[in-house]
Amino acid sequence: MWDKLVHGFPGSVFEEEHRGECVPEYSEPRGVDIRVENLNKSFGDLHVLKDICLDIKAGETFSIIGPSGTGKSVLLKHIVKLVKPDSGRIFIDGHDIFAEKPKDAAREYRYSMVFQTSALFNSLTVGENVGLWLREKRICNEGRIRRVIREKLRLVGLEGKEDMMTSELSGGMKKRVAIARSLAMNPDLILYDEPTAELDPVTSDELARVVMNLKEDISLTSVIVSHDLNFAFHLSDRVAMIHDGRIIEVGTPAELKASENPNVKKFIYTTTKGITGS
Ligand SMILES: Nc1ncnc2c1ncn2[C@@H]1O[C@H](COP(=O)(O)OP(=O)(O)OP(=O)(O)O)[C@@H](O)[C@H]1O
Repeated sequence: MWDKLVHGFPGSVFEEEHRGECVPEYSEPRGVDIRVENLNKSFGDLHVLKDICLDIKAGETFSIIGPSGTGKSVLLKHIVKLVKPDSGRIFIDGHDIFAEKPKDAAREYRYSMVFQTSALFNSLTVGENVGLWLREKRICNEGRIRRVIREKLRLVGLEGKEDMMTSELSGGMKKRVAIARSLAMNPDLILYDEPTAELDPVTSDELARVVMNLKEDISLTSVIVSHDLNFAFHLSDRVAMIHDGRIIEVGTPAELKASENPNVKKFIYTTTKGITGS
């Protein structure tokens, strides 16, 4: 699992001869733009992604919604190179992420994924979970790591909770620790897979506020896959809806709500009312 959490920053080892507190690559996040061009992916006979095209702007909070099994997570996995497309390309800040890298390539974007399950280590404290990657990869010295942990916990509203055991936390707190752990990587891009799964509506609202507040503090692009329309509409700058492997609508939450596309209307109606529209 750990490998899945630490993409985009391979092989960085803090050497004693570094004069700074951290390796030079551990720079401030920059927020990246993402362009998806004609992406296609099949598993056997199942054509999951069909000619997907998307533009996500740097610094945007962008949600991907749609019925179960329509390819939302598969799309997310392409953006972090966990899955390769059959055809089509993805550009991050203009660089084709599946192309061979030239020797003089600019630094790779850093990304981090917040999983549905939070994927925390229960035997560790909150602070140890947040600082795990920095320590494991020896990115910074110990003093700086402690300050990073404090700062990232403050950003998610968990100031001073370093010493709590992860097993003592509520579901909402676990999600916030998982976000703080992702933020410890200074990601340019953070991806959330069903962040409100298993949370009650009040806790989901709190989480939405946390994610929204991050925008004020950090230059970061956020991509969220969610079934939870209230959550997605509340915090997103724009939303795309996937239906049967195709993007059928992209726009602001207000534009989606006003969409005349029958599949969008039906999805919004059924997910907010819990019953099937005629
Ligand atoms: N590695 C894989 N091998 C075979 N089929 C896969 C693989 N990954 C995903 N699929 C299939 O692709 C389809 C889309 O899956 P995906 O997880 O993207 O759906 P989703 O829209 O995220 O659904 P949900 O909202 O339920 O998570 C599903 O039918 C799934 O079974």
